[in-house]
Amino acid sequence: YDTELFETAPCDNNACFDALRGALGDCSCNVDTIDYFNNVKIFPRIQSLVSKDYFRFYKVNLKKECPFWADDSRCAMKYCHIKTCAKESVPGYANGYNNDNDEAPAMKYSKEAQTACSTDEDHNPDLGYLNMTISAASQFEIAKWNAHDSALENFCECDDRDAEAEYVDLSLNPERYTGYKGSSAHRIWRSIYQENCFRPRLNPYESFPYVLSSDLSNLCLEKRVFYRAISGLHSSINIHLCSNYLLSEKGVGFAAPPEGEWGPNLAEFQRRFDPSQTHGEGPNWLKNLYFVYLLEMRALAKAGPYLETEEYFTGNPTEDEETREAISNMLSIIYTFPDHFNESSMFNGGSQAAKLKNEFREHFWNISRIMDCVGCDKCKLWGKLQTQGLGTALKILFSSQWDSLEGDPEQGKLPVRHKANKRLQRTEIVALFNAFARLSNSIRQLEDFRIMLR
Ligand SMILES: Cc1cc2nc3c(=O)[nH]c(=O)nc-3n(C[C@H](O)[C@H](O)[C@H](O)COP(=O)(O)OP(=O)(O)OC[C@H]3O[C@@H](n4cnc5c(N)ncnc54)[C@H](O)[C@@H]3O)c2cc1C
Repeated sequence: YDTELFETAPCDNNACFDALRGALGDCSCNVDTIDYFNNVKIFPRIQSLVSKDYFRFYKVNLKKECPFWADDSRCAMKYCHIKTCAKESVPGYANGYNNDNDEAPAMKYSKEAQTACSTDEDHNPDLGYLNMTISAASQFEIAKWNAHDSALENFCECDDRDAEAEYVDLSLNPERYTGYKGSSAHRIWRSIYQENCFRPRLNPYESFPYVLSSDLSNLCLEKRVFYRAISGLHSSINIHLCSNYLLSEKGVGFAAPPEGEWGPNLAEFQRRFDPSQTHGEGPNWLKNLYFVYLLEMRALAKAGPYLETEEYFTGNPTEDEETREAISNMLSIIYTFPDHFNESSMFNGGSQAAKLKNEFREHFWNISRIMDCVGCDKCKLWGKLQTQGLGTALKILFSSQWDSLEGDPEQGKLPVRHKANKRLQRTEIVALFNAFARLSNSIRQLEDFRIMLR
């Protein structure tokens, strides 16, 4: 154990980015190649793509019970409590749409519902506020999507068919600083790393950091990939809260959504990623962000022939056509990336490998369930979306169903309208692209922090 790691050194402005150079490890790619490719080619395209209606509305059940412990943080936040509106008050129902579907297509934020609960010092209720508003016009369209999608055969367990799942407009709920921290947030991360992540050994200090990067080389590739993917996701979440931080509070009313000045907080970024503040781990955590970006990008490339045949149905032919064109355009760029992650080197080796793959899947399944224990609705929304996106990417990379697609690209080109060819549900596709967009945005935000440190 290198005790020097635990001594606090003075903060060196560029230490974070100096160490974030060169090879990424576990792949043939390096940081600078990804920086350029993402910031110039991918970032503008994916941000524009996810602003389209098909990707803007995410169907999710935020009310599932935490299966692992009593969720003491639920309803501790008066603004995080959400109440659905009566079906009759939702436009669309009145017109007979969605009659055969039991779920309410939209929820409404109710002021009365906010007053019953007490606050908790680890949460900022105003900042955790989740805006469940869906405009009347959008509700009308979404009702048509439900009817369309229920005609397709579903073969994966996801919130698409969950009676309690509801649409959330992601553009109204940007991922940013919410003030969620302390024991509730730490219990989630600790449980992810210590119980549901392959790790070399327990940190003897039983404190942070949960895993030391220096111990990772003792792990086999598959377990390392798993840890790095989760750590990369953690980095991305924390970069977003640093880059979209509440810099000064203004006009935060009783039940009003948060306003005020939002922007990058360099000190917060350094506290989280500078080697001197993180026992030397910060730059490795940032490398893990690039790593999970590569994983998801490879999944998009692999599923590309299939994704190009999706309908992206929203009921608006012009918008749908634009979405399909934007998808084709982005995929054509992704295909040109010279150093894609090579998943074929994983899970080779007979029954042992098959067992490992199963464990991999089970661990990931648990992590996705832990998201139901997140005590801040806005964090939960993005946590669920990003784990579902990563889970979809892992499914594409590691389930044999997808291997045949590349062997025979024509197979992927069969029209998705045909039920038998439907491989991904709408929520999986929405989550996959939005999750990748989040990672892309994080890498782009790093560029801004790099410039601020110069
Ligand atoms: C699912 C989820 C979503 C969240 N979403 C938001 C959000 O949208 N907005 C918001 O403001 N807050 C959000 N949070 C809270 C946020 O992630 C932090 O938990 C919180 O800000 C407290 O930060 P911290 O400095 O104590 O360290 P934490 O981020 O809580 O990390 C705990 C420990 O894990 C280790 N660690 C940190 N980063 C990494 C990494 N990348 N890889 C490996 N180990 C690491 C460190 O040792 C650290 O001390 C979310 C939390 C969770 C669990």
